[in-house]
Amino acid sequence: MIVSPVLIVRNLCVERAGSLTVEDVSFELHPESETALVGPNGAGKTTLLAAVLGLLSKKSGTVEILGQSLGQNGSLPTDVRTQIAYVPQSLALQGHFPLTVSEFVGFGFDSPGPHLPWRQRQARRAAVQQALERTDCADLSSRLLSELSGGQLKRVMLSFCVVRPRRLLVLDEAQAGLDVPSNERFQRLLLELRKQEGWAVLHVSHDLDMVRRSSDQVLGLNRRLCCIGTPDNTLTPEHLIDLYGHNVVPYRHHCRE
Ligand SMILES: Nc1ncnc2c1ncn2[C@@H]1O[C@H](COP(=O)(O)OP(=O)(O)OP(=O)(O)O)[C@@H](O)[C@H]1O
Repeated sequence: MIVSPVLIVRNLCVERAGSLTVEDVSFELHPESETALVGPNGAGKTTLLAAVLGLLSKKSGTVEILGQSLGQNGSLPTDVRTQIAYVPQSLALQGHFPLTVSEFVGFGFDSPGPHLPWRQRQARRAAVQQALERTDCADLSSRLLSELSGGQLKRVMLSFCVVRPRRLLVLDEAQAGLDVPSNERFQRLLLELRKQEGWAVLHVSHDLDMVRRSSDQVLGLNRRLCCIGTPDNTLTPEHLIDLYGHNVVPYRHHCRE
């Protein structure tokens, strides 16, 4: 059976402040796969994600998500857009912003409104509860979003992603700042949900050891794609020197059987 790619990017070029920040990038994402976008600071990783999501205009090239082309102004049909979830580098939460975890996760299900039919409110409540349980966040449901720790907030972001069916998940350094156990817990949860949901995951990461262990595909970006392929084929000394300009040796994690 031939399975269509979830995302097809062809010859994408993006400019920022008049200079070419992403140049001639092409790749595909397939269902139930994890692709890591790696590269040095300022390489254009966040810019590439923003252009793929239609949050930033592209200079040239094409982006196709679930068979629909991204318009020049970043537009996509609503039924495609609702199948994409984006976890940004950080959430700018001011002070005690009065939004609870369950209200926030509810936004991922549908747009709230004062006159929603009773059935729809019931369906949303059930979906939120289930999403919180699946991501080990049930005990956080009535907490304020602004009062969560970094690790809790990352898990709540996964609740937001899983509260309705999605096909494409885009994460920008979702694991940054997590301690080792929280990082492992997040990665385990992401893998479990990806398999259950059939998500295609595209994530930016600086953790080359985690990338080696968990990714199916690696994109090495430094304005252009320096390498693309499996972790074994891309995280080689030669490619890493090409990418980072000096010798970076990712730690190899050995699991005891
Ligand atoms: N809002 C902006 N306006 C103009 N230039 C920007 C803007 N944001 C980023 N840039 C520039 O675009 C280039 C790529 O930045 P980008 O944030 O995409 O890199 P990155 O690979 O995600 O970096 P990091 O690993 O540090 O997060 C950099 O030269 C940066 O200075």
